[in-house]
Amino acid sequence: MSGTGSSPSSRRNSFNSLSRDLELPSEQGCLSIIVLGASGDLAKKKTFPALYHLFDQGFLQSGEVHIFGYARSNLSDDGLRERIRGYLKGAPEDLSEFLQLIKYVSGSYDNGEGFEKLNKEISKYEESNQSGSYRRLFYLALPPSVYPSVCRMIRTYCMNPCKYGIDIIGLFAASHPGWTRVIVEKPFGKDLDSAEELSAQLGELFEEHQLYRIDHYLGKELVQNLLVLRFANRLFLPLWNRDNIDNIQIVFREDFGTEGRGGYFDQYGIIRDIIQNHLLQVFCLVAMEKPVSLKPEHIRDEKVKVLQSVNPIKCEEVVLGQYDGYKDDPTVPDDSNTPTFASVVLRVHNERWEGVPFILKAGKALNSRKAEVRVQFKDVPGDIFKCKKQGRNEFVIRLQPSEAMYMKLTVKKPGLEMATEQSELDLSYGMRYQNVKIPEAYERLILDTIRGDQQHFVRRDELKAAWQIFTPLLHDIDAGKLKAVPYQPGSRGPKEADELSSKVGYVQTHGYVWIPPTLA
Ligand SMILES: NC(=O)C1=CN([C@@H]2O[C@H](COP(=O)(O)OP(=O)(O)OC[C@H]3O[C@@H](n4cnc5c(N)ncnc54)[C@H](OP(=O)(O)O)[C@@H]3O)[C@@H](O)[C@H]2O)C=CC1
Ligand SMILES: O=C1O[C@H](COP(=O)(O)O)[C@@H](O)[C@H](O)[C@H]1O
Repeated sequence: MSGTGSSPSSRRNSFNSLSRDLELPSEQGCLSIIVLGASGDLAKKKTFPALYHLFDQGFLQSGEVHIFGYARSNLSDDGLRERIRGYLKGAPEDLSEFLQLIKYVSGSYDNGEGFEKLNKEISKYEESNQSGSYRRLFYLALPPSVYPSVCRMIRTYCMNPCKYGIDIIGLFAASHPGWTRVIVEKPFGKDLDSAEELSAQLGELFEEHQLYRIDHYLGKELVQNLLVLRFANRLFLPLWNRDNIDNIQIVFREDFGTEGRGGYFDQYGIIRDIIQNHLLQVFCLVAMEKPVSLKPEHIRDEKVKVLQSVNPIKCEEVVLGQYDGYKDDPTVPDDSNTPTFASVVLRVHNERWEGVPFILKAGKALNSRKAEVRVQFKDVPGDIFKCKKQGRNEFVIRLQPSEAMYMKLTVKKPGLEMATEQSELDLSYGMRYQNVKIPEAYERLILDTIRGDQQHFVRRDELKAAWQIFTPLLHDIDAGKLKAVPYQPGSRGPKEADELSSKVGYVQTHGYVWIPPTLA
């Protein structure tokens, strides 16, 4: 196997030590991973490649795991394997070994016949494995409209057959023989009511500890680093508050449009697609208080608290945009007001953040592709160097691409004169961690699910609090009360967004650009 160089058994040991720390069960035995919607886009681009990477690194073992693809399409085992082969990168013999683990079952999403067949196939494999421990992981790579019926089918026909298969959160009996877990993809609803309805439907079928609501931003390396950065560094503890920080931006930019996904996108828009979930999760990690411990429930409790402290969004602190040409897509209505760009200011009503604007900005078809958190500090009081002209200190966490953290500083310009200039302290991952392969978000999150670690998944009350923040704004947009202004594809987005950022306090540093360092 190519992988990262460490052996499967050492990987397993590192899992055991982590699970001890988090009091997770060290589970082994027969594992069935079932990808529902296996014929689709997400499955081939993300889910199967993530499973392959886990296999390649020894986290999934041939003798222990079997993978089932399920969908309505008429495919053979080999048909599915060929469909995904092109998306997997690895040595041909490793690929073949992995692909042989995959079996395809065809059936519909709303009647028992297909799921009975699926259960029979899984059971056949479990019986042949004879480990006595049965773990079933269902990955719903499907449109959310079918989640309720699919979950009902799983509940009725496909549960882990173990007599003692109920795990109580935080408590796992030593004789625990397995589990059934379900990963669901976003979008989890379209507003508060629909999300709550979906949650209630799934909640009737599965316990919260069995449901893993995935937000792939929580699997990104630099997003996972946020808590470490904030709470393991003395340097940041006294600075991370309204006394020192002027404003925080959380930005997502893509340099391509909706490209073939216009029909889907038009029903959601950029706020539901990116801001209400991905950027809001990042916001939580930036703004929340220190959790009691790293236990998933402690972390998620703090996330809920900070979400509940967000004030209602003011319309005058929102800018919406739509790029010219978006409506050329035949699946997008000619009169669409769906935003492909939005800048929204969140204000947190608590002791740490009162008065500090959090500017959440996301856009498609812009001039660059990147995601970052930009923490801008206040001006230096009594500045004897006139530093204000040079720009404020900023701490930037570049989530992607070119993962990095850098601190913009004012320094003496080298030379005989006493002059200042902007420079940076720079931790660029490509330079510092040259031989480390940063895992894909999906890879990490699927592994977390197998380990039973819900830390990086969205809890039901967290989802509710997130929708509570955005639903009034979304309803106003849907009702046409807020209009999206046009912007040029390939631009920075509407100029009104930059004006809003300045209005709430962001000061742009002119003439300074951070260039990701490269290896010579
Ligand atoms: N694609 C991506 O990059 C991302 C996707 N997601 C989410 O992941 C989930 C799956 O996305 P994606 O793979 O793109 O979706 P697809 O549209 O490709 O659907 C996946 C599979 O579901 C079945 N399907 C499609 N439409 C319907 C329908 N109306 N009723 C029943 N079955 C249907 C099809 O399989 P068959 O006909 O063979 O049964 C299809 O192959 C969605 O919730 C999406 O929002 C999230 C982030 C990124
Ligand atoms: O969930 C989504 O995310 C992608 C962007 O993901 P990234 O990991 O490449 O940043 C976005 O393109 C898509 O519209 C959205 O549904």
